[in-house]
Amino acid sequence: MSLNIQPFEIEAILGDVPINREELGALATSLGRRFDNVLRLRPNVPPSEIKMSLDPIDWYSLGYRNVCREQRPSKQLSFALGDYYLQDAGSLLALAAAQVDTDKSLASMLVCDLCAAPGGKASAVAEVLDRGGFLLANEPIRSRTPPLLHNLARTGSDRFAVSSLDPKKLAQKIPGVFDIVLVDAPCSGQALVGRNRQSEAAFSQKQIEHSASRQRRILAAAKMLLKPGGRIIYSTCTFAAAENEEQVEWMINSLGLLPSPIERLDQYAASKTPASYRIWPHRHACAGSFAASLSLPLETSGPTLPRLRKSQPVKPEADLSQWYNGDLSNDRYFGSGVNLYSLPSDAPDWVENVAVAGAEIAYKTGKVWKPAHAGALRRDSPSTNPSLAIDYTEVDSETAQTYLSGATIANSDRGWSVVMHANRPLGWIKSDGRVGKNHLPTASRWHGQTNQG
Ligand SMILES: C[S@@+](CC[C@H](N)C(=O)[O-])C[C@H]1O[C@@H](n2cnc3c(N)ncnc32)[C@H](O)[C@@H]1O
Repeated sequence: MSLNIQPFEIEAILGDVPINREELGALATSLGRRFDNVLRLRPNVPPSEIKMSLDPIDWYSLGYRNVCREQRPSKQLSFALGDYYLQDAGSLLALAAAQVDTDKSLASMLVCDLCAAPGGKASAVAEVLDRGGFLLANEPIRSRTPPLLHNLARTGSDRFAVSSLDPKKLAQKIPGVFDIVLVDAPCSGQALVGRNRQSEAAFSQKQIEHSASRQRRILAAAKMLLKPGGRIIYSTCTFAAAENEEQVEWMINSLGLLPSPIERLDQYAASKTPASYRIWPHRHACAGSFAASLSLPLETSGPTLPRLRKSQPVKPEADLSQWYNGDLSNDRYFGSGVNLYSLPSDAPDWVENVAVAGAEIAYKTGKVWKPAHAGALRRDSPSTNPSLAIDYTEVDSETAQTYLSGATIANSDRGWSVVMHANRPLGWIKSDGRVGKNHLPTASRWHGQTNQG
C-alpha cells in the first residue's frame, strides 16, 4: 500500500523525539506495510507444542513470530484450541510494561483495562490471574463488547467482568481499588494506517489534538481508579509526541504520578521522558507502539470506595448441575434474565455494581436455558485443563475440524457434552444417541473468529 505521508510531516508530529533523516525515510516507507500478526502463547503452552516455525519476540517472553509464511496461524487447530492469541507485535509492548509475563504477583492483583475492546491485552491478563486476582475490562462503546467477551471467554477464566461506562463515571463509582489500570487509549492510530484501519487523516493536527484531549480525560479517571502505589500502563498505537511523551509529562506534572521504569525494556526507551518506551515499524517489524509505566505515590490520599448497596444474591433460574460439576453454590451469579454470568466467590464486592457481563455460564432462548459456550471453555486456573462440565467427548483432529466448521458430528451419547481435542475444549454438542448437534457460536467457527487486538 503506498501512502502519501512525507518524512517532513512525520518529523513535525514527532516534535523533538530524536530521529535522523535516514530513519525518517525508512519510517515513512514502512508506514504503508502490513506486518503479520504474531502469536501470544497461553502461559502454560511450550512453544515446542506449536507446529509452526517460531522466532521469539525480544520484548515479550510469550510472543513469537511465525517465520514460515505457508503456515497460517489463524488456520491451525491449536489456535481454535486456545493455545495462542494473534495480535500485532507492537501491542505486546504494553503487556511487557505491565510485566504480565514475568511478574508472578500479578496473579492476585486487581487490574482494570479501561479501554478494553477487543480484548488483546485484557485476555493476556485474564490468562495469568489466579486466586485473589480479578480483571475489570471496561469498554464504553457497548457495541464493541461482544468481541471483548468472546476473547475473554477463550481464556477459560471466570476472574473477569465487563463494564461499559465512561471512565469518569466508573472512577466515581469505584475509586481507589486497582493495583494496575491499563489505558490502551483511543488515539489517532497512525501505526494502523498500513492495516487500512485508519486513514491518512490520522496525521492531521486536528485529529491529534482531539485524541490528546480525550486521552487526558481518560488518564485523570485512571488515576482516580488506582490504589496508592498502583500503576497506570499507558499505551497508544500512534507516533505523535502529543499523544505519547507529552502525555507522560502531563501525568507527572499535572497528575503527580511517578515514573516507574521497567528495566527489561531499557533498550526501547523513548529518550524524552522517563519510563516510556517505543517500538518502531522500520526497526521492529510491527505496526509500532508506545507504552509508559507510572505509579501513584504511596502517600496519596484520594476518594476511597464508597459504601456500596449490597446487591441481592442471584439464584440461578437454570439447574446448572445438569451440565456442570462441583459445588456451584459457592459461586456468585449475576445477569440480565437472559444471560447468566458467574463470579468466583472471592471476586471483589463491587463487581455487580458496575458489570454488564462476565463469564457466561448459561443463557435462555425462549423459555429454555442452555449451557453457555464460555462454560465449556472454563478452566480452574490458567494452567489446568477443563474441569467444569460433566461430560466430555474427545475427538480426533479431523472430527475437531468438522466441528469447527459448524457441522454436526457422529456421537452415540445422549444430552450435552463438551467436544475436546488433545484434552482442550472446543464447545458444546447436544446428542440424540446418533448425532451431536453443533452449539459452537458463529464467532468461534473456523471462518468467523475475532482475534485482532
Ligand atoms: C486502542 S483500542 C483498545 C484495544 C484493546 N486494549 C486491545 O488490546 O484489544 C481503544 C478502545 O478505547 C475505546 N474508547 C473510545 N472512547 C473511549 C473513552 N472515552 N474512554 C475509554 N475508552 C474509550 C474504543 O472503543 C476502543 O475499543
